[in-house]
Amino acid sequence: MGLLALTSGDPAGIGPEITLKAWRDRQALDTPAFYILSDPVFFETCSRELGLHLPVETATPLDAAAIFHRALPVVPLDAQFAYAPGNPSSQNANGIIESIERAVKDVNAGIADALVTCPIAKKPLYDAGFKYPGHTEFLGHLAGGAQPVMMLSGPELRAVPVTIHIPLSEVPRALTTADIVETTAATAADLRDKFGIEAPRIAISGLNPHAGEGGAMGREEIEIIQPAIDELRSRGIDVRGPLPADTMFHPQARASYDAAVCMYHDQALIPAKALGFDETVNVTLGLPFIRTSPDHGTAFDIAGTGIARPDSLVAALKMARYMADRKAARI
Ligand SMILES: NC(=O)c1ccc[n+]([C@@H]2O[C@H](COP(=O)([O-])OP(=O)(O)OC[C@H]3O[C@@H](n4cnc5c(N)ncnc54)[C@H](O)[C@@H]3O)[C@@H](O)[C@H]2O)c1
Ligand SMILES: N[C@H](C(=O)O)[C@H](O)COP(=O)(O)O
Repeated sequence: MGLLALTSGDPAGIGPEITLKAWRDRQALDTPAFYILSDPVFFETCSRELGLHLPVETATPLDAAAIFHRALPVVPLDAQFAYAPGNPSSQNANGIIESIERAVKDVNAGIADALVTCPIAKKPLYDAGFKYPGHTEFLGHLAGGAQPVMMLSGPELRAVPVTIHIPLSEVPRALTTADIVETTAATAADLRDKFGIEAPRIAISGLNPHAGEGGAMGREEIEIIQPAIDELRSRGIDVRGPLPADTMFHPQARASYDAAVCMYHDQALIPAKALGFDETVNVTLGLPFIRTSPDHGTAFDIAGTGIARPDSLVAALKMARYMADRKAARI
C-alpha cells in the first residue's frame, strides 16, 4: 500500500499550516498517512513561525511511510519557497506546478495511491502563463485529455457544476446538451465505482428562475437541458429535472437524490459549502486516478495567523484513502 501524495498548493496560503496540523493531529483525527511534495526548509520555517514546532523530515516517496509516525515527510521539489504568508507571487508558480506534476507521476507510477491537492490561487498562476482554469482542467490534461468533472462532496450534499471557472455572463452560451450528458454520465459512473452507490439517483437543475417556467423565463431548459435528460434516461441513468435550483437543496429534496448536477459553479458550490464548509471535499471525477482537495481556497486573509482549520484537508485525505482502498479491493 502506498501513501497519499499531497501537493504544496500556494505556499503563501494556508496549505502549509493545515498540512502541519493534519499531521500534528493525526491520531485524534485519524489522518491517513501522506507525504507532501514541497520544500523541506520552507516547511521547517512554517512550523517554527506558526509556533507549531513540529518535526519535519526530508523524505522520498518510498521512505515516507517509515517517517510519517515521527515527522512530517516532505519530498523535496527542485523549486524552493520563501516564507511570505498572505503574499502570493507568480515566482512560486513553477514550484506549485512542479508539485502537481510530480504527484501525478507518483500516482501513475504506483508509488502513491492517490493525489490530494492543497489549494492554489488561480491569478498568480495565470500571471506566470499557466493556461488551465484550475487543478481540475490541468489534471484532465495530465491524464492525457480525460474530461474531468468537479464534484463537491459533503455529508449533506454532493454537487457537480457542468460549467466551472468561466464568467457567469458566458454560462448560457457555454452550456451544451453534450456537456450535461457527459458530466452526468461520468458522475453516475464514479458514484457507482468510487463511492459504491449501486444505482445513483441524480437531480439536474435548471438554469433560469423556476427552471424557466415553461419557457417564460428562458428557453435553456427546453432546448438544452431536457434533451440531455432524455438522452441520459435512454442510457438507463436515473435522472430527474430540470429542477428549480431554489427548491432542490432543502433537506427533504436532498433526501431524494445522491448527487445534484448544476449548470454553473455557484449554483453547485454555494449549497455545498453552506451545508458543510469544514467537511466538504472537492473530488475530481472522470480521471484515471484519484484526486481530492479541501473545498476551501488559499485563505490569504488568515495565512500565517495560526487559525486555519485542517478539517476539510483531513476529510479530503480520508476520502482519497477510502477510494484508493476500494480500488485496491476491486483489483
Ligand atoms: N482547491 C483549490 O485549489 C481552491 C478552492 C477554492 C478556492 N481556491 C482559490 O483560493 C483563492 C481564495 O479564494 P476565496 O477567498 O474565494 O475562498 P477561501 O476558501 O480561500 O476563503 C473564504 C473564507 O473562508 C476562510 N477559510 C477558508 N478556509 C479556511 C480554513 N481552513 N480555516 C479557517 N478559515 C478558512 C477564509 O479565511 C476566508 O475568509 C482564490 O484564488 C481561489 O481561486 C482554490
Ligand atoms: N471551484 C473550486 C472551489 O471553489 O472549491 C476551486 O476553485 C478549486 O478548483 P480546482 O480544484 O479545479 O483547482
